[in-house]
Amino acid sequence: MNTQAQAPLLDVVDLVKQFGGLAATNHANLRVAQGELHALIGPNGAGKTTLIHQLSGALAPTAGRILFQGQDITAMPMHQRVHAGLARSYQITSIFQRLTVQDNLALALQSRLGSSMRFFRPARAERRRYEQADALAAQVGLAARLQHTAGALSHGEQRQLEVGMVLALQPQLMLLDEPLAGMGAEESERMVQLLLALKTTSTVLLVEHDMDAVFRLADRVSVLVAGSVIATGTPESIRADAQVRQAYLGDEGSAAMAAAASTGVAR
Ligand SMILES: Nc1ncnc2c1ncn2[C@@H]1O[C@H](COP(=O)(O)OP(=O)(O)OP(=O)(O)O)[C@@H](O)[C@H]1O
Repeated sequence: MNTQAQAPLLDVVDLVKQFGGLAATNHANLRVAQGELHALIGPNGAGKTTLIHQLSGALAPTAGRILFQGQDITAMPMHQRVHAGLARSYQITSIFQRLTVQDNLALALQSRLGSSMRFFRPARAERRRYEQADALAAQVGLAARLQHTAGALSHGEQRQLEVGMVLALQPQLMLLDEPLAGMGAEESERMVQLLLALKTTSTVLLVEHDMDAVFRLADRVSVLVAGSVIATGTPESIRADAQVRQAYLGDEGSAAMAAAASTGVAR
């Protein structure tokens, strides 16, 4: 495949989101290539969440364009974006806490297949869907938890279930918003291993504060500061970028970035 000539899967062009006098997204440009794990990092309040909300369709931009697979999706409603192949990780609140892991995944699969409220579904189709749910559970490390209710899972396992529910949609691009948030060391490592496996088959845009994880996982990193992308490059080039290090001074990310640089944590 000629990757040089290939258009990016996602192309964010000169995006602006104004909240009154504040440009939370300030002429941001970002390109995600097919097949890569692209991390979006930035100090607190840089505008990461605001940008992700505009990509998922939760927020309408003030100006600029979002192209996905060459199509202008700037004004496309959220559910159509999911249908087009752009899916964001579910928030824990959208997991059905009282249903089992297996049923949650089966429901996510059903939403992709768009089946309606048909009560007399062919038993074979149901069985197939549950087999797929079981396979997804195994993929996200929850094979031993199939019959547990989601509410009984640990925090880390619930995040794994969220990833499984996005995977059920078979998106062209997965938006993962801080999948390591609130995790202990062991849970984080499990999620990193899950994402390392995932990146061999999926294109991912990952927003994450954990610098160690970012430098281990990302093929490329973009740095958002005050609503603008100030640098995009390999983890190595981002770690070495003086402007990026300057932007992190005074932020907790600075120490993590320095530590990652000194230990060469990138791979
Ligand atoms: N609905 C809103 N109305 C007004 N200002 C907002 C709104 N949402 C976000 N902001 C402001 O926009 C800026 C960017 O916020 P955002 O949450 O996108 O940053 P972030 O990079 O995700 O931060 P963090 O890493 O702390 O989660 C902040 O100054 C925030 O206060």
